[in-house]
Amino acid sequence: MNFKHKKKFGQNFLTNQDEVLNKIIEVSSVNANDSILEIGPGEGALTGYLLDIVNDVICVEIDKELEKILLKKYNTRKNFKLIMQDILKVDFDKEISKKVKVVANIPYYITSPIINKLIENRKYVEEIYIMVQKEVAERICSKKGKNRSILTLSVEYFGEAEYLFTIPKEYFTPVPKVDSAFMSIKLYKDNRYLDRVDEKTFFRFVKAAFSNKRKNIVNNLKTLGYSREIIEKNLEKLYLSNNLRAENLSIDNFIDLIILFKNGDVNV
Ligand SMILES: C[S@@+](CC[C@H](N)C(=O)[O-])C[C@H]1O[C@@H](n2cnc3c(N)ncnc32)[C@H](O)[C@@H]1O
Repeated sequence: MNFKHKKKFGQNFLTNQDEVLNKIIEVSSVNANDSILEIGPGEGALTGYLLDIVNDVICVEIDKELEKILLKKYNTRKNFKLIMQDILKVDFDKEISKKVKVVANIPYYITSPIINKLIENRKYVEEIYIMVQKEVAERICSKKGKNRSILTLSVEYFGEAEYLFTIPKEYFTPVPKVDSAFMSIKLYKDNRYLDRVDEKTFFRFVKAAFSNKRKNIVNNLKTLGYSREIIEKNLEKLYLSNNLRAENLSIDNFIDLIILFKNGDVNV
């Protein structure tokens, strides 16, 4: 079959890549009881592996041209469900409405919106195993230093991210410009950070802290209207140096710091 890959849909497929597909199945600890949500099945390379193992696979694909190919391959499989829609428009209450594990080689051009959508629907999404651009995985999963960004913190607020393995670009058809990585996000079952600092306050603070990556945390937090003295006093209470940049702070440092500002004499 001569399928013409569409760049606008981020179509780089893992066709005939048993080694990578087996590894995805292994590290995602896919088991018979799982319900899987696969975003962007493409021609169904990963889908076939999933269907052989799990209870059910819900696939969401945007490209109408792939519908026929997917139905021809898997329509007779009782555990296969195909939703032809933009994943960003899927109403999880209506279309998913059960606990799912996400296992997918997602379209990279909407990596952050997809992660946000899954986090928003976390009452249905238990664990996320996704392939993304290598640099993006490095940023999201970074525990320390320069790679840390607002994106890192916005995932850490809801769950724990882990870099699993690298997939060189040559494994894909057509070959893209960048290497890929497979990573996981295990969403917290409790609201460990949300219960301590609400979402709006957390992001306001984190955005300010990263507003100028070359500046230290004191200068960046001043943009929220705090005086240097108050910022330095609160950092000192947490044994954090004034010279630190936002990238040097852990999520726990951020949460503690925000609480100090909230409970101090300044309102956040
Ligand atoms: C990187 S390819 C992966 C294909 C397949 N999983 C594989 O590994 O061979 C991304 C897939 O996502 C689909 N896609 C792109 N944008 C989408 C969207 N907004 N909603 C759902 N699927 C989308 C593409 O058509 C394509 O099939």
